[in-house]
Amino acid sequence: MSMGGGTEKSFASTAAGDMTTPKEREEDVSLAELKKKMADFAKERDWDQFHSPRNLLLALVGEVGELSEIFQWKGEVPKGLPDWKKEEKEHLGEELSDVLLYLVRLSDICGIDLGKAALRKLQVNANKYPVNLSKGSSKKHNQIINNLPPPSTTNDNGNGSGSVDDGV
Ligand SMILES: Nc1ccn([C@H]2C[C@H](O)[C@@H](COP(=O)(O)OP(=O)(O)OP(=O)(O)O)O2)c(=O)n1
Repeated sequence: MSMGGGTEKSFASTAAGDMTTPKEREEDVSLAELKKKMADFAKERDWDQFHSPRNLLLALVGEVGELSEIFQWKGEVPKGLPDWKKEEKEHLGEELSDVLLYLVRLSDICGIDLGKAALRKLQVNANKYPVNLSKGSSKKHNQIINNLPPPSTTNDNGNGSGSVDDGV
């Protein structure tokens, strides 16, 4: 398991392109850039042969396990992780990155536009969890219908508002 601390990183320029440190970057990192860098990284090493959908999925799951280990046995921790050491946060960033990079690569290899798919899924989620039915509630979408106020005995137009169809 990678233990962070930054000592193993070189950030040297490679044929894969610009590897400037995050501190030198002002603009947001795009999924397209990560996809390209992962593709270049694999190609340079002749690793396309290993980056099959199944292998990438297993690698992704393995990294999710490493990410989980960081939180294992700690109990609940406050948001922002105020008490964590710099090295611990760097390690967390590394494991989160491994998950993201394998997810981006897996999506690419499967021919899925991850950004577009995620935007579409956000819309599906919004349709499944209408604000008026789910605000302040963590209920699953198939349970939130119970959040509807009891039907009014007067002025009930019966228009069925509150449908939780995903509508896509
Ligand atoms: N066949 C591979 C091997 C590695 N990587 C890249 C993607 C991940 O970001 C990272 C994973 O590297 P390691 O398998 O060395 O895993 P860790 O970085 O977690 O190191 P360790 O397992 O020693 O903790 O390297 C890759 O794309 N394809």
